[in-house]
Amino acid sequence: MSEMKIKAARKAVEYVKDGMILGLGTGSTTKFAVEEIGKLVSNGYDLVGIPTSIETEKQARSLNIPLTELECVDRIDLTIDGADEVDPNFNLIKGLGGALLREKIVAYYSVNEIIIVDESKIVNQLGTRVSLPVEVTQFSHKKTKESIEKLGCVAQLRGSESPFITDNGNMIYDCKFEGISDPYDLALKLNSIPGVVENGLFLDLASHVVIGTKNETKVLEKKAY
Ligand SMILES: O=C[C@H](O)[C@H](O)[C@H](O)COP(=O)(O)O
Repeated sequence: MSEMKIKAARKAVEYVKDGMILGLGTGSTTKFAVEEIGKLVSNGYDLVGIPTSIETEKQARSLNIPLTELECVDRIDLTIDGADEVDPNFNLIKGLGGALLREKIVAYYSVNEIIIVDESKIVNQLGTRVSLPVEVTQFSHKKTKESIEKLGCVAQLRGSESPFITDNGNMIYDCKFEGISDPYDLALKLNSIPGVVENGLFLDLASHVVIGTKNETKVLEKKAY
């Protein structure tokens, strides 16, 4: 499995050019990409990163990758990030690592968003392999849960002994839908519930998907319409 992730990460980093501002995603796949970006910096590339989590920030600092904040740049040239599910329209579920909010903000401001996954993440319909992470405020989270469940899912608070708290001080409900037939409609409905901060549906944000398989690394590029 790691081998497939490494292959996908290395292929994505081939898109990094000297002088770029990079969004640095989060997760076990992206970790390999950040490692490769660190090597480019050691080799003299002038790169600046914007991390999507405290975990990635720590890794980037340990590799001496120069960092900045989103407010300090006009655009992000390229973000490399992982995903938990990828559908045939390049729509995604993200957030099993808890970083969905910052990841979505960074993706929104990125000219290109390359998603790196192993083949197990490819699905025909979102919501069939994993639950959908939804970040909510701590205040009144049980009420928020009730409203989320009215949309047709079972919502489970993340964290066994104590609740998982995100880098932004919020909680996450993992919402099990039996497949998501209209992700656009669901994303709108979720984000209109007070208390929902963001949901893990990443719609029309990925420009490329790099899939590591046992035998090869496939690069899919979304065509502009
Ligand atoms: O919050 C976490 C992110 O969305 C990750 O990019 C996603 O969960 C994929 O992580 P991994 O590469 O570890 O499977």
